[in-house]
Amino acid sequence: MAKKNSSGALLGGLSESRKMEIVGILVMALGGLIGLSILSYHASDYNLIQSLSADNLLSVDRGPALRIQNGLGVVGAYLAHFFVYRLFGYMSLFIPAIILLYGWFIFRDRQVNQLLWPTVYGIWSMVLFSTILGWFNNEYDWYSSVWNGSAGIATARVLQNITGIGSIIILGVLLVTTVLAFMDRDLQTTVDTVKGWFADARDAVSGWQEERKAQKEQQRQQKQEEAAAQQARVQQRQQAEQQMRRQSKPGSPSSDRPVSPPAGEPQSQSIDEIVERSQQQDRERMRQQQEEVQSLDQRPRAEVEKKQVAGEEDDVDISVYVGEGDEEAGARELDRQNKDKAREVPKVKYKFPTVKLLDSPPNEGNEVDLNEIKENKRIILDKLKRHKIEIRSINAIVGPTVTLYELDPAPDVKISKIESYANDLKMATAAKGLRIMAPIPGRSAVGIEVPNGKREIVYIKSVINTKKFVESDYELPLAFGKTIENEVFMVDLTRMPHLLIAGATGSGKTVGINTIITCLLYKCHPDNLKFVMIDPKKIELSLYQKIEDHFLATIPGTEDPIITDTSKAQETLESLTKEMDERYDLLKDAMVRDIRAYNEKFDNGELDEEEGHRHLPYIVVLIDELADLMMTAGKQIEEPIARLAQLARAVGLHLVVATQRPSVNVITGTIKANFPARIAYQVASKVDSRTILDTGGADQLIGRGDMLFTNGGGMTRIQNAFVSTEEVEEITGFIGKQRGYNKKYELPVIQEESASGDIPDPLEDIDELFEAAAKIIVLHQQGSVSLLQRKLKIGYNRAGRIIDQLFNAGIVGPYQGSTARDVLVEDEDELEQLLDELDEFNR
Ligand SMILES: Nc1ncnc2c1ncn2[C@@H]1O[C@H](COP(=O)(O)OP(=O)(O)OP(=O)(O)O)[C@@H](O)[C@H]1O
Repeated sequence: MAKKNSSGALLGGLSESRKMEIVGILVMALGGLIGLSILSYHASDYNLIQSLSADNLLSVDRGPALRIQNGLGVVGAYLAHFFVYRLFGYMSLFIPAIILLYGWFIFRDRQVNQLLWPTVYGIWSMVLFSTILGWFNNEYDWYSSVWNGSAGIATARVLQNITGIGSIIILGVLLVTTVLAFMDRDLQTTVDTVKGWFADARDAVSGWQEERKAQKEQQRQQKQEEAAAQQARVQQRQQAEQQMRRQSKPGSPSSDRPVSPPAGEPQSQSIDEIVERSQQQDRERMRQQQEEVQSLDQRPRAEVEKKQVAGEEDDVDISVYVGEGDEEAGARELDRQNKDKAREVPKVKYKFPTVKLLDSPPNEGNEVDLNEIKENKRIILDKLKRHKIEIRSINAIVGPTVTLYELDPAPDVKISKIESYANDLKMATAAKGLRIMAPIPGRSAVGIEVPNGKREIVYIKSVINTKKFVESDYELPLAFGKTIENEVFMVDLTRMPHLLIAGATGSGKTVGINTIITCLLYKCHPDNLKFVMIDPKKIELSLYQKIEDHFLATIPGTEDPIITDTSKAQETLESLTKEMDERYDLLKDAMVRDIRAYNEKFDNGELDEEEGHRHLPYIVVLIDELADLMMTAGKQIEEPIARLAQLARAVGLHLVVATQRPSVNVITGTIKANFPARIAYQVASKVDSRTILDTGGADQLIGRGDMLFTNGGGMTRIQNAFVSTEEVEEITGFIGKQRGYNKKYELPVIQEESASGDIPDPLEDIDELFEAAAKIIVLHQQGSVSLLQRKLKIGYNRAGRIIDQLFNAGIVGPYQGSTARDVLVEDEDELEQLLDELDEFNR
């Protein structure tokens, strides 16, 4: 009993992982032994064991047993006879191979269910190869049957009996398909690919039917909606008229149901509160982001693979590191995820662009030129030695564009001294862009970045098809490219929350903007994202015209969805500020703090569409060439940009503004203050670099997507991923040929009057809902257009017109941007008096 307990305790004392390791080793041993017995198969062994008796085995003098040649003795002879002779000859080796694989997976504590397909594939190959060999053995008797075994011969014969000479064609086709499947490297990928073919075919067949069904359904819904809206309008009007009649009767109760707030309605927050909280949130997020960026500068070296270079004549060690890069995602993982995402939005049938539309990077890998590294090391050390600066060791981190030499100076060396020899070093290395960091942030080392002789193009596919990108849960993920450690550099636009980009002509801005759009198109459903594209240069963004019906937002009546004209750009920016105000009103009404919470509430059916609530997509405003706009419209452009940049983040509006002229009259103080996240491509001078980054460095970049990113904290050098015009065309073509939304996303119309003060005379053309509107405004003590829209169920334009009439009648104060207008009338009695006076005046 005691013994039993102690053994139980012995096993119980082992951790779960150790137990799995033991099981894994046992399974691998089993596979190894079966493999050994098959490999050492001898036909004569079986005859020998037939003649053995138990006495032979148990006697000290084993005699005939000793003559068994199988590596696993008698047991091996039996096993080998079974696997080689009876089953599939040497092809049976697939079986121990599969057992070994299972053992390995158990040992490494990996999911064994991943081995389902390799097992099926292995067994299938075993049968196929032994049948093919059996076929040739049957026909020509070329070799011994140990290659195919009795089972291989038998299956080949059966096939020959059934299909005659055609059997070899069938076997040939099966062989080619099996080899092709194997060439996909990873069996999972093969299975995915085959599954993908079937899924695509199925989709193509059902797509047409579904589309027609959806079309009919949409038409039906539209008709129903129109009828309901019409009915609601009639009812509303009747109610308003009744109300007015009741109100005009003396002594009628002042609380009329349609306009009074429902009993117990919680006090909603003011817009100022929302704005303040959103700004506070911004500050907090910015702090976190800065910490993240700073922590990027302090990543552990473990992520890079070390390659030691032998020491030369000098005694300074150099270690060369190359980043391993991010793990690639499964072949169709992103497509699969996107398919599910598209299914979640049934109101429009949408297919995300597939990964195969993107060019595959050539299989060259990141070549490291050790000679170049040694040469640069020699030059750097020579120069520093001449200035009596002693270096103890060097690390070289090889990135796609540049190599970072991290120098560890002797303790008595003043680090700032090294920086003063920058020009000397530049001349010595003859490098076009050499950037010195003294010290590297967060380390006591000095960094010298020297461009690689041969630079690597970072293909967009190698960034998008990574687990990091595919599995990210960012709302608006931007994977710009790769860092020096070959890591995909990713940020969430919603957390930045706006982005300023500058760089000289040809430095890679447009490719950068295309990278941003591509990342978003691969992760965001058109229901959740709209772009406003402003392109005064008229060519850069024209490629995106094709995605107009899905992704572009414009003001009503705009012919060209890509805005190229300055006055239209100004109008659109004004309209966006209006959209922002409206969204704040909706958020306030829903009593939520940001668009995410709002959409969640709306999607859960907690907000009433009848009251103007709607699903709010993120809006990304892209401006390619701010300079052109600023030169022609100056303040009129700067003001709405600054306002949007200050306030729009909580309501899902994000700006990406690019310019090739980073001068202070384009990137003004106001704009700069509101864009903490900035990207600098190569610029002409240190002054330009300072304008965009507040420090030098961008003037040392080497163009073609070489960039620096800062979010107010650290600074990261990134090689921007390359996306070609052809790839953009493929993606936009893929999206553009799908049926879009029936109605495009429209931004609110700007009424000149609101801004200019050119308001119609209150005594002319008074709206029939004027009095009802006045009562609503006075009761709620809130002069907001969206309140009227919701309560009176009228459009934005009409509500805006009524508000202007109320302003002229002295009931509300002037326009105040994102804050509701002040209400100048205190209560209903005062309002009655005022309305009477107006009536008299009208008569
Ligand atoms: N990330 C990149 N990788 C490789 N090559 C790039 C990359 N980005 C840009 N290039 C190369 O540089 C050229 C110029 O890039 P791009 O058109 O984006 O510059 P730009 O800054 O927009 O110039 P402009 O302001 O004149 O429009 C591209 O045609 C391409 O050949």
